[in-house]
Amino acid sequence: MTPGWITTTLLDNDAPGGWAVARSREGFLHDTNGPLFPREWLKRQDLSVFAEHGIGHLDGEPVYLLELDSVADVPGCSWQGLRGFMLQGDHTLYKVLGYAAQIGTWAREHRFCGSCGQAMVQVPRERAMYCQACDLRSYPRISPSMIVLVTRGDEILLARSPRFVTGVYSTLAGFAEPGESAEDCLIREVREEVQVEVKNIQYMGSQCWPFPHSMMLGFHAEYAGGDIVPQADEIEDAQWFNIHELPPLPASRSIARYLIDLYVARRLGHAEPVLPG
Ligand SMILES: NC(=O)C1=CN([C@@H]2O[C@H](COP(=O)(O)OP(=O)(O)OC[C@H]3O[C@@H](n4cnc5c(N)ncnc54)[C@H](O)[C@@H]3O)[C@@H](O)[C@H]2O)C=CC1
Ligand SMILES: [Mg+2]
Ligand SMILES: [Zn+2]
Repeated sequence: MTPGWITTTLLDNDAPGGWAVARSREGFLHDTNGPLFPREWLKRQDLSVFAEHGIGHLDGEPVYLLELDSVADVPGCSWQGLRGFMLQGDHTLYKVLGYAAQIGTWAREHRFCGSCGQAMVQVPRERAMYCQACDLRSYPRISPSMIVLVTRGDEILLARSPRFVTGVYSTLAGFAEPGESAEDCLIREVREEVQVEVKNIQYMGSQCWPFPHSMMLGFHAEYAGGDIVPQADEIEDAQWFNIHELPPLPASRSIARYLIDLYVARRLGHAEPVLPG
């Protein structure tokens, strides 16, 4: 048995046993034991299963995803969104659910060929959908996003989106566009969102962000010029904060928080934080 969580391309849906998670538009089903259920038990409940996907092994046991058409009432159980599992609880289970969500969303959105509109079929032994007429394969989609902490000595640049929890300030972020390098994207996003220039861009690490399919690439960059002008609509407020007087910050498992904590730790000579995988 290999301990921990390992994704697999495909599992035999006809084989019995294993664990299963159930996902509807309300999130994942869970009870007091969490979101993993014995698969045979879960399949006996009154659920309208739209698709079943083998997604991996947890401590050697196969794990399946049941994608549901509608929200079902299962006695003793309730539904919780992926964000809730990210914010609290077991990190390995959150990884299982994050992967399940990405596979479920992708499979649901790639049933038909984007080129000719015909039904696609699952490629054997590969996580891909295939259109025979076009000889076209579609793989799970990942959207690279840059996230950057802009620094100026003891000060860091943090901003608020109108979507954030009241009071919380975070790092700047944005999706890469075709034709851009990671650095091009970072420079553009910082310009667009606060009209500031940066230099000495340093890659710090990455994080899968399954909301719904981002891959966050995290950086530190030094301030090089300009006065903060927040982008209308996107940025509600942006300010320089002294590292000794920080506002409420993003959730501890986010790479945004890691980039902030890392900079502060380095500045103060404290032990460096570890980025959750
Ligand atoms: N893990 C973390 O710590 C953090 C993660 N994020 C994530 O980073 C990503 C980007 O952040 P934002 O500032 O919201 O992005 P952004 O600054 O690029 O603006 C979002 C806008 O980009 C467009 N967009 C949406 N999906 C896109 C795609 N796949 N490719 C290109 N453009 C797209 C839409 O117009 C959307 O309104 C989001 O997924 C967000 O959830 C953001 C902050 C912290
Ligand atoms: Mg942004
Ligand atoms: Zn086609």
